[in-house]
Amino acid sequence: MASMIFTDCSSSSTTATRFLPLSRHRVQDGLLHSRRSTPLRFAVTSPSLLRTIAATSRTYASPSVLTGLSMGWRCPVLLVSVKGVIGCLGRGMTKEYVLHLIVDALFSAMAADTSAKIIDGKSVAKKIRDEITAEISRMKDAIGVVPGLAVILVGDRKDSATYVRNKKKACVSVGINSYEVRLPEDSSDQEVLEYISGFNDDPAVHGILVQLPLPSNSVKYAMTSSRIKLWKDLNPNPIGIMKTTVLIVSVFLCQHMNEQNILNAVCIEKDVDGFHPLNIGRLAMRGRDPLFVPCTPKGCIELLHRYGVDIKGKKAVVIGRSNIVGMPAALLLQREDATISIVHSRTKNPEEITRQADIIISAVGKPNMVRGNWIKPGAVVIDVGINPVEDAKSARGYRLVGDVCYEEACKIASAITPVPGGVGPMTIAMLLSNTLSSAKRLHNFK
Ligand SMILES: NC(=O)C1=CN([C@@H]2O[C@H](COP(=O)(O)OP(=O)(O)OC[C@H]3O[C@@H](n4cnc5c(N)ncnc54)[C@H](OP(=O)(O)O)[C@@H]3O)[C@@H](O)[C@H]2O)C=CC1
Ligand SMILES: Nc1nc(=O)c2c([nH]1)NC[C@@H]1CN(c3ccc(C(=O)N[C@@H](CCC(=O)O)C(=O)O)cc3)C=[N+]21
Repeated sequence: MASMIFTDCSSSSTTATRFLPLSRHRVQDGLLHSRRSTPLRFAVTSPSLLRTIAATSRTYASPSVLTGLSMGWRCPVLLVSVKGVIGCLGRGMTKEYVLHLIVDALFSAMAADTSAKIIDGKSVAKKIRDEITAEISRMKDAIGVVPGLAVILVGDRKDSATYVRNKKKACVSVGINSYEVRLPEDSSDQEVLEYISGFNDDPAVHGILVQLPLPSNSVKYAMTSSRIKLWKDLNPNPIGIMKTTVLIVSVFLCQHMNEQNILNAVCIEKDVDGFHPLNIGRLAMRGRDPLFVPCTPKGCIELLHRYGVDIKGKKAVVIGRSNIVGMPAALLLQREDATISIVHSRTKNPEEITRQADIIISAVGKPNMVRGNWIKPGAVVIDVGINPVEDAKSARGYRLVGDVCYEEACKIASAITPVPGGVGPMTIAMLLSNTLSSAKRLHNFK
């Protein structure tokens, strides 16, 4: 698991500013009076928020002016009774003032409850798994083929082991055959490559996933140092000395276990993670289509689609530019005709950029980094980050939080994914979906 940091929104160095569309009111003669001189623009997309507005507006605004809001519409429409307006004008109010009353009533209601719609990845993922189950059974009945997914796990990171276990469970739940290889931390690239080659040639396997991250230099270094210590202490035989020498040389020759070579070795027809450079290249090029789209970014876009969020022509900001999430997420949003900015560790004043976004996808790995004042009111926020933070109350001693300070963000965004229960389950659902598509393509089953 990534290093555990104890942090919450209040302990961050950024000052939390409430970015609510609060207007200042005073009540006089039973009527709401505004101190604001210019009307504000607004957009409300959440039906539940509309309902709140309708309810609270009737309470706070003059009932003779405001007779209601259209319910369940995608934009609030104030229904003002002619009689009410005439009544107000008759009491000496100007047309402009009555208009202000209406707008302010709307805003005071919005300020009373601006909780974002929760984008429920867990339930969407469940629905997708049900669809996949039905398709797999249709394929099995028609041509007798059952999709197979092979997962290679090198080393013993606890979080990786948990993800792999969860993937296996998900495969079983939809009827995909799962094949798993667990290799020790100090395995050579060659050993991993041999397994990949075997799965490439195995007709029962339609998808291959190498769990990332692969063991890094530091792990190998630690192991080498312990062997050197052993060598000194025990004066081992020449074979031991040779093995240690090979290890030392390999540490100096390669930065990591060679992730590039390993990902390149997965044949692109079975690259269900979508990490092969050919698949990423096709994702980046106009007029080309990848065989597979990386699961996490695909899950983010699927959530936006299923929640009816328009992407075309919108400003989208992706925070993070990793090969597995940030970069392909930006490419996908661009394919959906959004205008993209990418924020990374060297970006100056990231909050100025994110504040312009209609859609934010954050994939950084820093708990609560994205504060409420980084978000434009009404924006849609997809939080990919999965960060463990200490929590004495939890049985595990920690809980998972995203990159986004949820308590602040949910008061400003129009919709937001929770962590857990947001993008994570979608990643797994997309992996199953990619595995099914692969089996269908390899067997030419429509
Ligand atoms: N929900 C899911 O299904 C998944 C969740 N995750 C989670 O998503 C998060 C990101 O994962 P991953 O992409 O693999 O992580 P990486 O560490 O590979 O990439 C992190 C990215 O964040 C950028 N970054 C780091 N610090 C800052 C900062 N202060 N401001 C802006 N950008 C910053 C880095 O920039 P630079 O490039 O300059 O270094 C880098 O591009 C993690 O929490 C991970 O656990 C990952 C995969 C799937
Ligand atoms: N080759 C490869 N492909 C990946 O797709 C890949 C990978 N390597 N390495 C690690 C990251 C991370 N990742 C997650 C998948 C599911 C959840 C998930 O289901 N999360 C649950 C919580 C799980 C829990 O409670 O522990 C949730 O957010 O609700 C999280 C993270 C895939 N990754």
